[in-house]
Amino acid sequence: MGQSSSSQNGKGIPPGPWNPFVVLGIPRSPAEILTDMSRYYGPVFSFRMIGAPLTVVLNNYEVIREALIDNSDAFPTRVTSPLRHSWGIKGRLFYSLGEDQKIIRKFVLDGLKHFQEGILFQKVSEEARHLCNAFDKQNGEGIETTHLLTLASGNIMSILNFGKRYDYNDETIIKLMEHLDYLFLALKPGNPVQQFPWLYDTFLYRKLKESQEYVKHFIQEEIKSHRATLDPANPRDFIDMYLMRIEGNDPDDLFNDERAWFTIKDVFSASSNPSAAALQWMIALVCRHQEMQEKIYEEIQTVIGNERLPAFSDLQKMPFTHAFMMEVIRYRSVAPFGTREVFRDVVIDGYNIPKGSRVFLNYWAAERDPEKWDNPEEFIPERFLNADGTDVIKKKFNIPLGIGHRDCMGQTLANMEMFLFGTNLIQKFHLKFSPDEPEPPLVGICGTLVVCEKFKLCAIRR
Ligand code: HEM
Repeated sequence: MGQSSSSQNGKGIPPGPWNPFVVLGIPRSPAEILTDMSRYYGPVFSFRMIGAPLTVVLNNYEVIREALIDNSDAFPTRVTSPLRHSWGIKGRLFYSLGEDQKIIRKFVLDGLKHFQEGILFQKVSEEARHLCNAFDKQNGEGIETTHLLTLASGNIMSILNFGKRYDYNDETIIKLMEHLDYLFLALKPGNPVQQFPWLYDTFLYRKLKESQEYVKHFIQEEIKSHRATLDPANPRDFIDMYLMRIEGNDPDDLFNDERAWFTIKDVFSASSNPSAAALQWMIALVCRHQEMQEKIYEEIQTVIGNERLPAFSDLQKMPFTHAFMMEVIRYRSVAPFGTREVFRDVVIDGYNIPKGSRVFLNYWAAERDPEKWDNPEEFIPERFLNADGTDVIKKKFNIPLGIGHRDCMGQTLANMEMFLFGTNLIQKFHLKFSPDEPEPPLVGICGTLVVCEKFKLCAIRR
């Protein structure tokens, strides 16, 4: 069953199936397949696909940590591809290397901090109110939530990047989010166009090209209009901050006109799609677990009441709500995998991983490792609470947002959105699945993200 793992060094290359079609041919979620395989082969296993380098999958906290923290220099960047190289890697937040990566990451982190401490809290609160109004308009009738939550979270990123929000029926944001969703779906590592970039210009990939061009044009137009109204003393958003970093016209500069749109796109898409997916799971899970929704409502009553609006600082005084949010992201880790290229021969858990391999960081498996979590397949917020339920417990092996020098930069913002959208809604409405349709299975649909199945809910005024 397993491929040979003999070698002069340690335990040799990691074990794994000899036939890659065992991995490819099963019509199940890749997160589930790889996690089941790790139960059979152990926390480090590998497989080969025709024409691709060795793929190694790391499946628990210890081995992911050994790679990303103890050997971070061996895993400096995400998996790229000939297609991504043909588009340009330099200056990309996701793929740049070495000093460039440090500079661009610091630029984004500083920007986030600046806006989080400034306008963002107020803007997320305002957006939560727009969302409540949209729910209210349905008068307790079934609402399809995916659309609304995607646009609400897209608006937060639009405010951060473009300085404005859109109405939920504005075609501009609807189209932008649709194209970004499609790019997320289509640009998976296994898509042949990644290896054979010439396919991109054929009719087979017309939709991919159309989406990429749409997003590029959209962001470039925003950049143009920002440039015309830029006031360096008062940067409005990320685009303004980027424009202020451009020093000249040298195409080799890290910050330049040509690649500005790519950085903005990286920030926008890294954040809006996972946040929308996490919000969707949170709302689905409060509908599924009515008794937990009532506990959250009780905390709202005790800490906030009905008269004032929730503030992000309330989160510290609401341990059950906080634990519920943490369990949402553990139970359905919306970003199930990270990827890395291997830049030098390295040994992980005693196995040799040769330079040139690819690594999948299986966060999904780490979040349901039976050695770390009791009943990992069950939704139990109390696992993040101390014995008397008064304090949240952080666990170092809980890594749904990744670890190391390419981990998620949006933890605070993601928490802010989940907390403010969730508490504003539950303060005003009792949320339940629409009785006119079967309840969604809440298993998830796994692509680059694990998204919740679509469902309708009824929001009944409290
Ligand atoms: C609950 C929602 C979110 C989840 C579950 C999530 C998860 C993740 C994960 C797992 C990674 C690292 C993947 C890897 O190891 O390669 C990542 C990267 C990233 N996330 Fe998030 N994310 C969320 C929301 C956000 C938000 C709101 C932002 C806001 C800006 C954001 C910004 C980023 C960025 C910029 C990166 C890339 C960092 C880099 O390459 O240096 N994320 N996210």
